[in-house]
Amino acid sequence: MTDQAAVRDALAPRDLHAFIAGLPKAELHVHHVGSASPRIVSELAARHPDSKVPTDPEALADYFTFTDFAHFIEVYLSVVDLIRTPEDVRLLTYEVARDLARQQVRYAELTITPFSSTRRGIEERAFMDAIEDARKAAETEFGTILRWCFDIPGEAGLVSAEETVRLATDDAVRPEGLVSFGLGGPEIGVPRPQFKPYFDRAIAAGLRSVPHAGETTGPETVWDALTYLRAERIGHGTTSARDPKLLAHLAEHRIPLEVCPTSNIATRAVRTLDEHPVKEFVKAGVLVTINSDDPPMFGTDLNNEYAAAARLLDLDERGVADLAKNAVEASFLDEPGKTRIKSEIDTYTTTWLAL
Ligand SMILES: Nc1ncnc2c1ncn2[C@@H]1O[C@H](CCC(=O)c2cccc(C(=O)O)c2)[C@@H](O)[C@H]1O
Ligand SMILES: [Zn+2]
Repeated sequence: MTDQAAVRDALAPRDLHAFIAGLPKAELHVHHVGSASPRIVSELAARHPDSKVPTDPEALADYFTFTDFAHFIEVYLSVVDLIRTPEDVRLLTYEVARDLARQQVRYAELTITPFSSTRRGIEERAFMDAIEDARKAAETEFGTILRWCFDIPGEAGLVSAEETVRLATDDAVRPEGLVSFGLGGPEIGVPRPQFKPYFDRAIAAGLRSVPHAGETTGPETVWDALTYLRAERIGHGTTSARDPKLLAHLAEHRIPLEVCPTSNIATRAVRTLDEHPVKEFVKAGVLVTINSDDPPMFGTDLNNEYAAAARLLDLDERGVADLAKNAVEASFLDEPGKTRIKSEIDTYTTTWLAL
C-alpha cells in the first residue's frame, strides 16, 4: 500500500457510509416542497407568523412525525402554505439543489406540484421563472443538473389535473427543464383511470409518465398506472410485492420502481424497514432505484436511503454502485449525460476499492 493510501486510510473511515457519501448519484423521486430543509421551513415560517408550522427546528422534528398517510398530507400542505411568493420558490429550489449537490447528486428529477402554488396566488409565469432561474444557477454553481416532473395532486381532482396539464403543455408557460408528468397525493378514493385523458395530453406533448402507485393501495393501482397512464416508471410501487404476475411484468418490461424506503416507514405504508419488500423486487429481477421522497420530513437524506438499501440487500461497494447506475439508466437524461455519470460512478468505485 502506498504512503498516500496509508495516510488516506488512517484519516477517512472506510465504511460503506463513507463510500456512499462520495458516490456520484442520481435522484428520480424527490419532492420540491417536501425537500425544504428545517432551516428553510423555519425561515419561511418566521416570515408568516400566521402559520402553524413551528419556527424552531427542534419543534419541527416533532411536527414532522406522522400518525398515518393522511396526517402526512395535512402536514405537507401546511408547508405548501408557506411558499407564497416567487422569491420563496426560488430560495427553496436553489437550497434544495445545494442539499442535493452536497450528497454528490449529479442529476435529479424534482417533482413539483404547480397547481398547489398557482391556486395559492403565485402567478404562473413568475413561478416558472423562479424554478428555471434556480435550475440554471444550480447547474452553473453546483454542477447539479435538475429536471422537473409536474404532478397532479390527485385528491384535488380533475380541476387540478386540467390546470397541471395546461401548465405542462402550453408552450407559453411550460418550463425548459420539464421532462415528466406525475400523479401524487392520497391513492385511497383517487382511482387512476380518471386521469387518462390528462396523461394522454402530457405524453403527446413529449412528457414521460411517472405516477405514484401502490404506495397506500394495492397492486391493482400499479396495474391501473401501467394500463391507463402508460407509466414508464412507478413511484413507490410498494404493494407490487403482493402480486407475482405484476413483479414479472415489471421485470420483463424493465419498468423501474422508484423505491423510497424511509418514506414508506414514516407514512406507515410499511411497518418496519426490515419488512420493506425491496428484497422481493430485486429477487424478481425488477429494476430498483433508491430515492428519498421528502427527506427532511422523513428525517433522512439520499445517502441514508442508500445505506438502508445496502443493509436490506446486503450490498458491498459494487452493489451500491450498481444501484446508483440503475437510477442513472432509469432517468430521462440524454444518453451522453447518462454515459458520463455512469463512467464517473465506475471511476469512483474502482479508485475507492484500489486504496
Ligand atoms: N410520498 C408521497 N406520496 C404522495 N404524494 C406525495 C408524497 N410526498 C409528497 N407528495 C406530494 O404531496 C402532494 C399532495 C397534495 C394533495 O394531496 C392535495 C390535496 C388537496 C388539495 C391540494 C392543494 O394543493 O390545494 C393538494 C402531491 O402533489 C405530491 O406531489
Ligand atoms: Zn413521492
